[in-house]
Amino acid sequence: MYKIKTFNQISVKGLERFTRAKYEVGSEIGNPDAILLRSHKLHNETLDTTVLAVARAGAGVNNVPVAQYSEKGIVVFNTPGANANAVKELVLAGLLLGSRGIKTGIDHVKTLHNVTDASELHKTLEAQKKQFAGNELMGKTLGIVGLGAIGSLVADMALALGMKVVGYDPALSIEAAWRLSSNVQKAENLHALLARCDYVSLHVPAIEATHHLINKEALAQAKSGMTLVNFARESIVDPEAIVAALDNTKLKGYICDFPEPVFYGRSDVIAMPHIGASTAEAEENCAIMAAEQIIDYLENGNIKNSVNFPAVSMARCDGQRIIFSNNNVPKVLGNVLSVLADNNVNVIDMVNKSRGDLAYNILDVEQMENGDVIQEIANVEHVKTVRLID
Ligand SMILES: NC(=O)C1=CN([C@@H]2O[C@H](COP(=O)(O)OP(=O)(O)OC[C@H]3O[C@@H](n4cnc5c(N)ncnc54)[C@H](O)[C@@H]3O)[C@@H](O)[C@H]2O)C=CC1
Ligand SMILES: O=C(O)CCC(=O)C(=O)O
Repeated sequence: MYKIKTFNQISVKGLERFTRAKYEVGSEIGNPDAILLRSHKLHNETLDTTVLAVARAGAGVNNVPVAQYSEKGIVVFNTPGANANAVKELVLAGLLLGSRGIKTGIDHVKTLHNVTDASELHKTLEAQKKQFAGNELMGKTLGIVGLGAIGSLVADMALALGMKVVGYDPALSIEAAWRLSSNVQKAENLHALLARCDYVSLHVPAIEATHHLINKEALAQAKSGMTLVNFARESIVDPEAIVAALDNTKLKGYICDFPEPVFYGRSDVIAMPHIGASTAEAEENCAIMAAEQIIDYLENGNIKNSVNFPAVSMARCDGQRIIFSNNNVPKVLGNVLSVLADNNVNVIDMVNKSRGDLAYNILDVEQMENGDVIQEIANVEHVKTVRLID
């Protein structure tokens, strides 16, 4: 029986992937084999030593201490692209909220609840509505910082709205480049992008390199009257710099998914409660993808969509499967194979891949007689984790 500990509300469609015959799933489970979570922060949690994998049902893994888990050989998964459409749709709402007096207009209507005569209400609003007029998105320039799963969908959407689109992504993957419309113009650097855009939408991960990417210096380069949209993470902007840029009208508005106390009371900031991925569809997609990745790892040792381990997959043969991870240094695989040879274990098939400092191996072997082989592999220098799957 495998045990899965959950944090946060995980879509039941994903949880249903764990069959009752093989899995025990719940938020109170002790000594789990894997953890399935959304935004719960794991940095202050002491993980049971039984944990083999952590799956983030979502894109951002800034709530998971990935480097620390890599040290322990724990595989960390995310679900790339599974909630991208949900975020894209909310970015559209963000652009519209930033370009028209929608929020202020609605708020204003609410203040008129004492006006009980309908014709008086209509007359009053017709006289006042000019203060809520805005601009159209068509013909304006949208800058997109980060052209991955979400950024590329936002680009397509903006092009369909008749916007000009400029993108910046110094780490664009080949796969992401294939997805990207050729109508997206390339900015040489962030400052060049900021200088020419009416709207800028952020779609980068929260990592050290993107911490306060949008700061005082960056905002000084921005086109005057720009609207900034942030459905990525709070750490990507310096909130004090945003406030200063709004005060000096460099920024016209800031639309985000991450409220901060310094934004309270400002009509030029619209802050939502981190609901970019909060649609039934996105929650389902993420939960299903995360659950399937955990199952394939626990039952077969295959790794797909890990943020710290290489992608490794091998079809099952008859016999037994040994999986092990190790520091990516010479001789480890050779030493493990020697252990198998010394124990007369015949290898049927194998795969070895590395990513950065980590290496990962799947070995299908004929049925072993000696039960101590796994412990002998665990004792090989630089081996981090080893597991036998029957
Ligand atoms: N508001 C919400 O509920 C949600 C927020 N997000 C946030 O959005 C982020 C992006 O999500 P996806 O597009 O799915 O991820 P992704 O991994 O597909 O794309 C991220 C892109 O950012 C690029 N990038 C990295 N560093 C950069 C830099 N310094 N400058 C410009 N580009 C850079 C990468 O090369 C990559 O192409 C997530 O990491 C997460 O923080 C994601 C989903 C929901
Ligand atoms: O699970 C959520 O609601 C948050 C999603 C998110 O921020 C992400 O996928 O990075």
